[in-house]
Amino acid sequence: MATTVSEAPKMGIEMMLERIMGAMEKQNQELTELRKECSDLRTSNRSMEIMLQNISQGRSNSPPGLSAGMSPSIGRERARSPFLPRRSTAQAGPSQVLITSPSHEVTTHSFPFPDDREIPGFYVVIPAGGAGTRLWPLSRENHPKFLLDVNLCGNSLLQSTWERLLPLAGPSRMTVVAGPAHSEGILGQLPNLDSSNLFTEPGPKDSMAAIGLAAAILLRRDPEAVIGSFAADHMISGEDAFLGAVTEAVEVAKEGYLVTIGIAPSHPATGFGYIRLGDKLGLKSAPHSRLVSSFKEKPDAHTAAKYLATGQYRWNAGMFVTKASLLMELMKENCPDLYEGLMNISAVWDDEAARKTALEEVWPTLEKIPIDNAVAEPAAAQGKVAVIPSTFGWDDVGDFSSLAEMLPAESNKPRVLGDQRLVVSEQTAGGIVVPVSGRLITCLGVDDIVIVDAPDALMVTTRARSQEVKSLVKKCREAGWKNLL
Ligand SMILES: Nc1nc2c(ncn2[C@@H]2O[C@H](COP(=O)(O)OP(=O)(O)O[C@H]3O[C@H](CO)[C@@H](O)[C@H](O)[C@@H]3O)[C@@H](O)[C@H]2O)c(=O)[nH]1
Repeated sequence: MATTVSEAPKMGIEMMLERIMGAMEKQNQELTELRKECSDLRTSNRSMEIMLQNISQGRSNSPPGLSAGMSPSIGRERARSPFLPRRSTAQAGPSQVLITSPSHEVTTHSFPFPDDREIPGFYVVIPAGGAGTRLWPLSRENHPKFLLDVNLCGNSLLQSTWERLLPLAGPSRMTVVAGPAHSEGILGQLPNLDSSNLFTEPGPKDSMAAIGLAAAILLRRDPEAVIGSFAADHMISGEDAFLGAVTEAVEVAKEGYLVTIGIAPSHPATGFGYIRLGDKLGLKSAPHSRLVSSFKEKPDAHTAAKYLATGQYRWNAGMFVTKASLLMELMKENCPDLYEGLMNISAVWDDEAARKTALEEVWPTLEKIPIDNAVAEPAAAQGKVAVIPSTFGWDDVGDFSSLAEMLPAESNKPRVLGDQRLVVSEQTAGGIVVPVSGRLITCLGVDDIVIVDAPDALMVTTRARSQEVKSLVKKCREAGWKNLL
C-alpha cells in the first residue's frame, strides 16, 4: 500500500525510536558483560589473594572431601571450604558476627570488647566435643561444628567463643577440653591458647567428664578457682548483656551456688534443659540472680509445652559458673566413681608419663553422662543452683533450620549461605541452600527445602526435618560411608 504524505513523518519517528531502542539494548548488553567481567576479575583476585595468604602461612592443605570446587564463572577459586576460617584469632581483627536471638531478631556487632572487665580468679572452660552431626555434610568428624565458620563471618564458632570470653579471664585463664583428633585444629585456630591449658581427653565421655576434668585440674592449680564452662559452638549477640550476666554469675558462684544462665524460651524445644525460676537471691552484686527451683534436662514435647505455658521457665544456655571445689563436691555426692577417677587423673596431670598411664587406665572406665543430669538436676533439687536470666541473643546453631534464621530472607527465594550466584530459583520460599561444591544449584517450586551441596556429598531435606540429619548420618555410617562423615 502506498504511503500518504501525512504518514511519512510518523514512520520516520518510529524508525528513529527503534534505532534508539536498539542502541540502548546493545549498550545494556555490553554493560552486563562488563559487569560480569569485573565480578569475575574481583573473584579471581580474591582467590589469588587467598592462595598467596595460604602459601605464605604454609596452609595449602584442604580438608578431605571439601576441596576443589568448580564453577563456570569462577574457575577453581575454592581451594578450601569457605566454612573453614582462614585466620587464627591472633590475626583476626574486630570481627562482625551475624547472630539471631530466639525471637529471630538478627543483629551484627563487633569484637573485641574493652579489656577492663577481667575477673581475678575466674577461669573459662570451653568443652569442645561432638561433631555437630546435624550440620552434616558441612561438619565432619575431623572438622566439627565448633571449628567451622558456619555463618561465613570470618571466625569459627570456637574462635568467637574465645574472643567473647577473653576479656573476662585473659589468655592465661582460658582453657579448652577436647579430643586428640581436634587438638591441632584448636591450637591452629587459637594461637594464644597456652598448650598447658588444652586438656586433651582420650575419647568422648560427654560433658560431665570433660568439664569435671578441667575442674579437677584447675582446683589443684588454684583451690579458690571459680570456673565458667561455655559451649564451644553457640552464637551470642549483645556483648554487654552477655558479659554482665557472666560477671553476675561469678558473684553468685562465690556465694556457693552452681550458676546457670537462663534464656527466655521461644517455643517448646525438646533439645534444651529447662530451669524453673525460684525466689530472687537479693544479692547486691548480682541483682538479677534467682534461685532455681527445679532443673529438667530435655523434657518431652508435652512437658516442654506445659513449662512454657507457666511463664516460669527459662532454657538452660549450657553455661555453668561455679567454684571448682563445689563442682567436685557435687560430683562426689552424685557420681562418686567419676569424681574419684577424675581426681586420680588430675593428681598426675603435670607428669606426662603418669598422666598417659592414668588416662589409659582410668578414662575408659568413666561414666558417660551430661553435666545437666549428673549434677544440675540433683543440685537444683537441693536448692544449690541459681540462675541469671539473660537478655542477650543466643542460638545453639543446632541445625540448618536455625542456620537459615540467621540469614536475611527475600520473598519467594531460599536463603543462600555462600555464593548467591550459584543459586537460581523460582517460587522457592523459606528454605536454605548452601552451595559449597561450586556447581550451579537450581530449584523450582520447593518451599522450605534444605540443600547442602558439598563436593563429595549432597544432602537434601526440609527445614521441618533438619533436626533428623543426625539419623541420616547414622544411616550413612551403617551403609559404609564412614569416610564422608
Ligand atoms: N570435650 C568434650 N566436650 C563435650 C563432650 N560432650 C559434650 N561436650 C561439649 O559440652 C557442651 C554441651 O554438650 P552438648 O552435647 O552439645 O549438649 P546439648 O545436648 O546441646 O545440651 C546442653 O546444652 C543445651 C544448650 O545448647 C542446654 O539447654 C542443655 O541443658 C545442655 O546443657 C558442648 O560444648 C559440647 O561440645 C565430650 O565428650 N568431650
